[in-house]
Amino acid sequence: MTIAGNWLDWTAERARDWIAVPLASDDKYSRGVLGMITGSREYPGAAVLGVEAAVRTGVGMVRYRGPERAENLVLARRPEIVRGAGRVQAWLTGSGMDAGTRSTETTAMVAAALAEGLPSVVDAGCLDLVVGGAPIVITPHFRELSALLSRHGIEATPQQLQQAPGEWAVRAAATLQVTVLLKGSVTHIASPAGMQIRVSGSTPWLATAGTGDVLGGILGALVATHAEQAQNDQNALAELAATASLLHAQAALRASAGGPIAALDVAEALPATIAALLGGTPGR
Ligand SMILES: NC(=O)C1=CN([C@@H]2O[C@H](COP(=O)(O)OP(=O)(O)OC[C@H]3O[C@@H](n4cnc5c(N)ncnc54)[C@H](O)[C@@H]3O)[C@@H](O)[C@H]2O)[C@@H](O)CC1
Ligand SMILES: Nc1ncnc2c1ncn2[C@@H]1O[C@H](COP(=O)(O)OP(=O)(O)O)[C@@H](O)[C@H]1O
Repeated sequence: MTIAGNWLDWTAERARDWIAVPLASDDKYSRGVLGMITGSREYPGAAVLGVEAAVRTGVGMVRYRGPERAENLVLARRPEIVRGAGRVQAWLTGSGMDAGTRSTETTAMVAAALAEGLPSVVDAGCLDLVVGGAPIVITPHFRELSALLSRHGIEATPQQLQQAPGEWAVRAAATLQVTVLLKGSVTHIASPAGMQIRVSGSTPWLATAGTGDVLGGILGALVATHAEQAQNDQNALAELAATASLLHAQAALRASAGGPIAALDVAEALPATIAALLGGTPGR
């Protein structure tokens, strides 16, 4: 473990503790159900990428709610997915949405989901719906965090955020009162309770469309499988976010092997990445 300044550099050893390996006594509900409200008419593919990443990270079940086209694509790729309303342990919202074109119906659905107070991951097009003080982790890139801070009266350009990502992640967590995962070549995670974690060692080949949607799915699955801890301990969300980012980075390295990758390749590399992280231990 390395701590540089106040930043804890996340390691595979620490990440391993946040992989919920199923037990003989488990069933799909005891493992955790992730509710996903993602995708839109404009970006149906983001829903597919998030769902693929979530199921390949390991979760009891995914319930998906979204526009018909996205739902059809999700089910064509992953027939395991259950559509429509139902009980979940955690939510993932916003990937593949645009706050500017989001329908009133979708806004109401996401607001109702977040009002349940379950641990939630909020990405891209739902960042404007985040309410402070809830067990929420947000996953913006620099442009998205710049726009979100502006809504709270703090003006900083994406370039300014990129120049000091750690400082801005900490400031955003304190201002918004949610855990912040600020994406970049090095990802910075800050919790309102003061935890600061850094994840590096990825590959720039990850800078390609849809890899953020994959990260959302990974984190959603991790949160759904640790819902109680995420609910009761703000720092648990930060450690889960760091684990998601490390899995994402390692899956990208595995998929790339030095060459280009597509976002779906990263999702497909997750099971082998997790098996390697666990040391090849078959189900404990
Ligand atoms: N397959 C999919 O369905 C994908 C969906 N995505 C979704 O797309 C939505 C928007 O995400 P973004 O991160 O793109 O949103 P941003 O709003 O952060 O980025 C859009 C901005 O990027 C700049 N930009 C656009 N095209 C550019 C170009 N060719 N060169 C330079 N600058 C350019 C413009 O300023 C534009 O306003 C999110 O909901 C996201 O989840 C993306 O993840 C990409 C893949
Ligand atoms: N140069 C880079 N090196 C390593 N990782 C990167 C780099 N650029 C982007 N990433 C990672 O790729 C992902 C991109 O996410 P995002 O910007 O949301 O893309 P999209 O909206 O297309 O899904 C993030 O996880 C980010 O940390």
